[in-house]
Amino acid sequence: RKSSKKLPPGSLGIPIIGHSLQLLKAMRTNTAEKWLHERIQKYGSISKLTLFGKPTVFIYGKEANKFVFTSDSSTISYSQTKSLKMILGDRSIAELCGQDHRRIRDALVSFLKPESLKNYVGKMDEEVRMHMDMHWQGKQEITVLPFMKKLSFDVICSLLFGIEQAGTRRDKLVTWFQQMIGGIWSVPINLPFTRFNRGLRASARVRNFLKDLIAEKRMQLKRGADPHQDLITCLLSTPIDPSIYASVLQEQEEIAKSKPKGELLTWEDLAKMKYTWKVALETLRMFPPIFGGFRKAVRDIEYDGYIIPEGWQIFWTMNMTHMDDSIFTEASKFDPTRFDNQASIPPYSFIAFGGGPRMCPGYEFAKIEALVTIHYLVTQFTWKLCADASFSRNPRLMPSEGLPIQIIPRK
Ligand code: HEM
Repeated sequence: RKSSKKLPPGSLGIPIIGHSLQLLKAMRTNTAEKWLHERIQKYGSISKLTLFGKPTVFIYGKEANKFVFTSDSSTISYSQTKSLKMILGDRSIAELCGQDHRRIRDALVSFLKPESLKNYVGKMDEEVRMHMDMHWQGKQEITVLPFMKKLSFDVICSLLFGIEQAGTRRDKLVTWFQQMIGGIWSVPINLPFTRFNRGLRASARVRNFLKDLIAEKRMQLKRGADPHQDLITCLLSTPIDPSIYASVLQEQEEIAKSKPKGELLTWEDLAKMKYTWKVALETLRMFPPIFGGFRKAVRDIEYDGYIIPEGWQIFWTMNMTHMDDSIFTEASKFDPTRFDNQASIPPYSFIAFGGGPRMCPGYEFAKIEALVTIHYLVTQFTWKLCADASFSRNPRLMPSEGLPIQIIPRK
């Protein structure tokens, strides 16, 4: 039986392109929240538009997040933009559902769960130290963003791909990966020199590279080998109250003092970094690296008095909830003590890592990497921003000038 409810307010705009260019421009100029806020003022908490080739319904808030993260697969499916599907391929984890998704996710989680990762803290420590020695020591000024991207990628290459040596292979992969990311929120029209086209070409190169890498790893195994908007940039660009910085430094110095000089950090050391992790979570609340995402209506859905037609995209965002004063008192104030009692934060309000069955399985990995990096950063250096800390989204969050800072080694 057809529902008597009507479509949400708003216009779909020009077919295929619709509002994509407006949203992308707003993201690039760091006015995307304002752009969405104006939509909400004009149309209310649910509205229709066209994004990246498809008719879309935009919803926001705690209830919307709950709906997105907990609805079962007979109501909505995990579906990303057409450009993402074409760049990552239709067998990527983003496109799998049901049993197939479970199987791949379980395989990832078997490596990314804390019990497995705790054996790799020392390896991450080595990568972070090597990075600081190579790129930070002896310098007076550095640009944080490219270095932090490189460090995150080096850690991933070492731990996830088993590419141990820094050099051309890692460098090539990082360039292609960035081109892929650049294309995932784009209008899916394949013309030369567009972001979408660059993303597709990079994707083909990455797949060939990974095929070769898998073949190489198989050979090594046969020979008996052993199987085996980034956060820091945002943290460094946030003007933090000196007392918050002092508390982080004190926590980290106590850990450093408790260890023989040069010894690698351990899982137990990370467990002591409680305040530092709250500072990291507060950074993720105010500057979530991911802007939002998409789902697809599997059937006609009634939501908030309107109908979301079968096949339409559902667009959800993080920032609108994270900056809601009714959920986070004085939301624009940087206050890590909000995370003192995490159970007091209402469900589906802090969603930097998503929620439900698709929640980020890389949470612990990101946590370890962030804590190890912050440890060496604050115990080895002090720093001063050299440019204003404005951001743009591409679609990932990035400081406009790459975040140049002056660094001074600590005695
Ligand atoms: C601060 C760092 C990170 C943040 C804020 C983050 C955030 C997110 C979010 C919000 C989602 C859910 C998207 C949705 O529901 O549409 C997600 C999914 C995912 N993340 Fe992360 N992530 C981070 C780091 C990582 C790392 C380090 C890895 C891997 C080592 C990772 C692997 C994944 C995977 C595989 C998924 C898809 C899960 C699925 O579809 O079942 N993430 N992430």
